[in-house]
Amino acid sequence: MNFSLEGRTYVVMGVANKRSIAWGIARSLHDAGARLIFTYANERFEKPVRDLGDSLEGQESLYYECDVTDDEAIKKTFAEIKNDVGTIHGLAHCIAFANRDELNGEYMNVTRDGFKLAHDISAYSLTAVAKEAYPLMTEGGGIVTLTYLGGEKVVNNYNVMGVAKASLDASMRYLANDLGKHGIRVNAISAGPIRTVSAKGVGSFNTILKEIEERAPLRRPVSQEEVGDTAYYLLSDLSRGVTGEIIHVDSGFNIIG
Ligand SMILES: CCCCCCc1ccc(Oc2ccc(Oc3cccc(O)n3)cc2)c(O)c1
Repeated sequence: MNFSLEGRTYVVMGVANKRSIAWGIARSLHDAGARLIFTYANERFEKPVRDLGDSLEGQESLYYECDVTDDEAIKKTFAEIKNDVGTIHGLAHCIAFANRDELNGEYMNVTRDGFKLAHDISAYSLTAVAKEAYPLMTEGGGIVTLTYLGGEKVVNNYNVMGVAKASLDASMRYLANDLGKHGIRVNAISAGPIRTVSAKGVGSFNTILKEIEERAPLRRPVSQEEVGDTAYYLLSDLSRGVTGEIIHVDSGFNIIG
């Protein structure tokens, strides 16, 4: 069995800059031989994403705008991808958002609108994207999303994003159930804290990083590359028997009381 991704095309959604977890995933897939398609939220991200994607040696990457809060935009993006490349072999969904003033202090300060926004972007968008992407996966495929421990247990300050991640995790399982018959697997990576532009929005991030170094079994934080390599595993035939699963790439922190 060959575990290379040569001859395969994957969509990576959510690269913001070189510290993004999505960029770590893109590099692992590229190094395994994949051709990459990048989507970005709006024109503000186009240049940084193109500059990163074009820095990858070898086959040309492709780039499309995709605002995941707009169903027509998602339809249009995947219609363009279908027109330009035809078949894709998988997708990495690395998109989330919540109002930063609802990512610290008490959870119950969350507003109805803030709750809806966090769930729309951080949870529903996986389902909205999977609906448009799965018909392009004519040879089967894999979908990976990013989640966090705060969706399984209370992590102070993570608040409404934790509630949205719980919804994302359950959505991932229901999508795995729907898409298994099409040979498409759906899984999540629960990444430990990594210093990204998104992480800056979460209160007490530095405290959690220090706790990882003191209490996680591996006594160190994980890197974008380590998450990227687990995404490669989940999107390759190495994980052909795995779907609906959450793999913790977090130095083992989730097993500690
Ligand atoms: C207290 C928990 C510390 C560890 C948090 C690890 C983590 C880091 C980043 C994560 O991704 C996001 C993505 C968007 C997000 O919402 C933001 C980010 C920046 C500004 C803003 O207005 N909202 C918050 C976290 C994430 O889901 C989880």
